[in-house]
Amino acid sequence: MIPVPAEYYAAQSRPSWIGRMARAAVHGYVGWVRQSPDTRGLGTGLAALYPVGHLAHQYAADALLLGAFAPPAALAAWVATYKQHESPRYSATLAATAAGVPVWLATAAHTGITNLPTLLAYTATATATWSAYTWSDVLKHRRALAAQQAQWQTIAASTELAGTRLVKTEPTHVGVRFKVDVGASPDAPSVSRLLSGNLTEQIARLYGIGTNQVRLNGQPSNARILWITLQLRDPWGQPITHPALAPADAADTSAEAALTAAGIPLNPAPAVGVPTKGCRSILDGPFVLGTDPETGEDLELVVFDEGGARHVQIIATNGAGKTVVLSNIVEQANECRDVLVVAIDLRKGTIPHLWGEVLDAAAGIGEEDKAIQILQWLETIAEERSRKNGGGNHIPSSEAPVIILIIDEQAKLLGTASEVAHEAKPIVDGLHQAGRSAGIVVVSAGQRNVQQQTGSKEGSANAPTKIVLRVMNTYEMTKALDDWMTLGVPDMSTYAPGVKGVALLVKDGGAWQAGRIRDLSDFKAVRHLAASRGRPDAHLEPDIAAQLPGYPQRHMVTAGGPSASTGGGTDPMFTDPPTHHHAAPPAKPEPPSDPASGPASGSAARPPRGGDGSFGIDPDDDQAITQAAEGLVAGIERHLAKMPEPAATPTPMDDLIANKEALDLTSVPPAAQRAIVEFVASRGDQGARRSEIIQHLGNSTPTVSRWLSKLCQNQILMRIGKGKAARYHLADTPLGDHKP
Ligand SMILES: Nc1ncnc2c1ncn2[C@@H]1O[C@H](COP(=O)(O)OP(=O)(O)OP(=O)(O)O)[C@@H](O)[C@H]1O
Repeated sequence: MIPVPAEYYAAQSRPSWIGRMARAAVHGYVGWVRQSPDTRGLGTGLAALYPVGHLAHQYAADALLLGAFAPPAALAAWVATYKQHESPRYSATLAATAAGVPVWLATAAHTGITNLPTLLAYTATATATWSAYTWSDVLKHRRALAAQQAQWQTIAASTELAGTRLVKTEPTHVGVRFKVDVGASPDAPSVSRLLSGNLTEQIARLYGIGTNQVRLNGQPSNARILWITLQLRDPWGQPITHPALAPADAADTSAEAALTAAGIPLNPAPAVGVPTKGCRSILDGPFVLGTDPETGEDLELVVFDEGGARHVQIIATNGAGKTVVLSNIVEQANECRDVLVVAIDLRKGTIPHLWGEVLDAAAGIGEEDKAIQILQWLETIAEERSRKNGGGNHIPSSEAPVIILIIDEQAKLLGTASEVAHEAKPIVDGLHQAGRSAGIVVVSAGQRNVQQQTGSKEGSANAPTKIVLRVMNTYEMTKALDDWMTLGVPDMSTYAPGVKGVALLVKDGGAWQAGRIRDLSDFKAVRHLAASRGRPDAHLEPDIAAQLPGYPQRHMVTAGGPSASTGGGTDPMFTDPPTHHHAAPPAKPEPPSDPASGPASGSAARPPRGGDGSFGIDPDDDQAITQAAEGLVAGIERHLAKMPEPAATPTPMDDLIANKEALDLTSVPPAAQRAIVEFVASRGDQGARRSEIIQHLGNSTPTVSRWLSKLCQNQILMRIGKGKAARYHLADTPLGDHKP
């Protein structure tokens, strides 16, 4: 035996540098695949199958026999996966992949793999398989679950929850909730021990949030279950987006963002449908005005139910969000097919301005007459409905709607300093009393609940719902709601400090909710919304409407033009009461343009709406709609006929620029200016033609034309009309204000 030095064995057992590198590479590759076995493992398998095909070819395997394995392989893959995942897409992908293996081996056995068509076909099929699997829904769910479990594992490993089992994860409005089974292992602590320990602090530290953002609860029905609720989003951080202004899927993005940032995957939120005008009845449920950000519950306001109308009183300090609350009420009312809204705001006219199209009538700044007229209408409606119903509760429909009267800045209408309080107060008091059964809701808003502002105690006494927004101090809170401490409601002078649009809703019997009103503070967006909603679908009972002075003409549309009335101010539909000094008489309907159509088809003969001849156009009456459209077209054509003919040939742009430059450089000699102004002034209202001025001055046509243009540019003269028929008049501004 030849002795072998120990160094020899050592050298033999030490792998060469190539072997070491290969081992390191394999080790690295396996680690890389293990990080994502689903996708990287499948990719590796598909790549390895290609050379395996070569073995099948090399050893001349029976292609037919190999192919025969495809159906059972597919069936096995389907059965094994479908029960677990219940995803046809995922199972179909796996079944196709499983069937593909024998099919591939059979093909490779037959054709060999060293030819281009086989290589290309295999590459394409493998890529398609990999993509289908990677994008299948189960894989996505599996990844989400894995992330969730990982998240939970971190919590469990770093707190006393080791050995417990996560049962489920639920996203909440502001965070996430874990349901944990603590009885899963004998070593795990009991629920009562966890509740009395410092688990809250441990979790809060782990997430970097306050301990008040972590809540632990047991489950009375099961002593093994612990609920852990994490509030990851500041509930007051963002305004509550109004669904009518927000994109449908943007409703809860902030909550989702917070959860995603915290590594907690969410199921996609269901799409939120944006409701529109007339999509519901007022009896279908309460209005939603906002949200309690801490619970995600809706802030609900009932203004009408089987018990009748429920008046509302809103108290808020200056700038606390009254207008936004009222806008929310108008918007919700407009969703109801059986509600009409009228609004009075004599101080700022904001609601009449914002919701003009949607309101049935409105009175804004300086429109005291209109306000009193509206109140008198409502008084008559209440009387007539009470007469009809014999005191029973009004049943709303689109032909007999609930009417919501909004009075903003009530001090200006009802307060001791109001010029019209002596007329308005008795009517509003009466509406507070009779409106409940007559289907008339009074929503009044003011800054303080004191009689100087509200006019009387009737409103407060008869309003079962109080909405208190931000108030100045605790004294004002007590004025707004004297029993607020007994009710246990928050003090709205200190509630959610610094947050805009907070509200407390106290209902009949003391039930209350607090939270934040949906944000409708973007006036431009609200105007746009109101314009897109347009007139409400409901209309007053025709026989009652006919008794309201000035009301029947309000929505009259005739063949002569779009509206028979031309009331100004904030309510374009409004005809001033006949007593008003500038009341315009209703326009006379024009005879039908087509004599053959006979009197029955003319607007004079056909009542414009509902067959009662009172108001509006019945949307189902095609003939009336055609008539009104023809009237509009005729009006536009008449207007166009008065316009001057356009020039036969267009003026080149270069000429226009040259004229503009020449005009900028022009100056009118003072003597010429004086002569022109005196001449034009001498012509009075009639004005002077260019030819007459040229003749009067005796200068050349181009020179005088330039001077006239310059004087118009300097706003000393103004030109009315075009072409040769144009006339020059003195501008309204005094001559001495202008420099030629
Ligand atoms: N729900 C809300 N969400 C977000 N911001 C709001 C909300 N409500 C009010 N605001 C903010 O407060 C401002 C004032 O609101 P608003 O005009 O409704 O108050 P107001 O009580 O009607 O005012 P005033 O007393 O002057 O009549 C708004 O411009 C808006 O910036």
